Amino acid sequence: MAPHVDAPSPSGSFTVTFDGIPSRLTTSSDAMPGSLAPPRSHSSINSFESDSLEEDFHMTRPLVPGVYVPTLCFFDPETEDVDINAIARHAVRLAKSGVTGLATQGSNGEAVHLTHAERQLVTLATRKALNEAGFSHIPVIVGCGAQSTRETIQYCREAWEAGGDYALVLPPSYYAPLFAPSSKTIEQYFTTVADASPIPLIIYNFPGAVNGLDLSSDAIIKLAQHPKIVGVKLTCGNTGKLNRVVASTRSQSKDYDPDKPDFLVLAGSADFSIQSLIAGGHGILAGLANIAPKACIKTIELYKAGKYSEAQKMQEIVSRGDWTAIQGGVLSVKAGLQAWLGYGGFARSPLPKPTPEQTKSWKEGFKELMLLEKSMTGC
Ligand SMILES: N[C@@H](CC=O)C(=O)O
Repeated sequence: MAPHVDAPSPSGSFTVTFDGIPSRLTTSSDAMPGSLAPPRSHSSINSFESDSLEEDFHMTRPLVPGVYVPTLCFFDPETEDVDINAIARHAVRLAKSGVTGLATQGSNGEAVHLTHAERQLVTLATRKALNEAGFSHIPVIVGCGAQSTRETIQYCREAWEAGGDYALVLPPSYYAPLFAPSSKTIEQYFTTVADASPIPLIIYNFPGAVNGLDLSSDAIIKLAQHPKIVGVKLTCGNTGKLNRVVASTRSQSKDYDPDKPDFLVLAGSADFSIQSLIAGGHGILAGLANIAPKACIKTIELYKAGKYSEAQKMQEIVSRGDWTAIQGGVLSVKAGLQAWLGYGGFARSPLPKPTPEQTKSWKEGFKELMLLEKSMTGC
């Protein structure tokens, strides 16, 4: 049975039904206003679950090289309520395509449009859909950045409660002009959050989303020494920085296994997938994989198999498709999914619905990539 969610109560909690088993998911903020609630015990988050799901809810899921997808969040086109069924189906479609991991509440997941309780709901629905479809080994990364250290820690705790494995954390940005990217303020923010979070952190470096704040390789390398800061998503597109971070965080042990890096360095956009591999990167965490997961995976596989010319040709198609995703952001990715795969819908207000001209031009912008994707998947 597909998961179903009732309307939120005034306190922000939801009744979710999975397999006919009702559950009540309450955010830490609901539970303890004015103070940071401690993480709930595993038994409390799992108390509503069937025994088989309980076993693989909070299992260890290592971060390994590959293709990670910051999943879209779907809404009812009329009410803009979170569409749990679409979220679950999308997660399973991506898992079946062979992706390595998913990330809820990234930029493509419209985290900024969701309440605390809705965020937990999306993550929980994703985790459960994966588990029920036989993908309990796939990690779920959860976007947790907020403007205060306190709220970021709260998001990390709520992410863990909802079945998240890692927290993807943007630096705070509202007051960014008051501190430098490599400042003590930023260092303290990440280390305080990492100390308190029940799940390890992945740094999210996306200057375009945070008032231009661009973490340097020095800052990232320093943060990487924290035992609970385990990776970075570099949407800045700086492959020189990526190369320096990989080189400085790579284990010097003779037993070093490149398939199990201590610190995972991911390109933050699909348009520099193989460029980042040349620089020593470990894969991508990129929105384009929502629409063309197979092409993203294949591009990396070709490079890793030493088929450089084929990899480059496929990268060119991926990069052209990503240009549409980069320019239109979540609006164009949703429009592309709707046009080519029949689902996607619209973003939440106040983001506008695409104009007929945009719909047409974005469909065209993804055409080459989607024809390639469909030739690979038969979907
Ligand atoms: N271009 C990025 C946007 C956010 O990081 C992506 O592909 O995910």
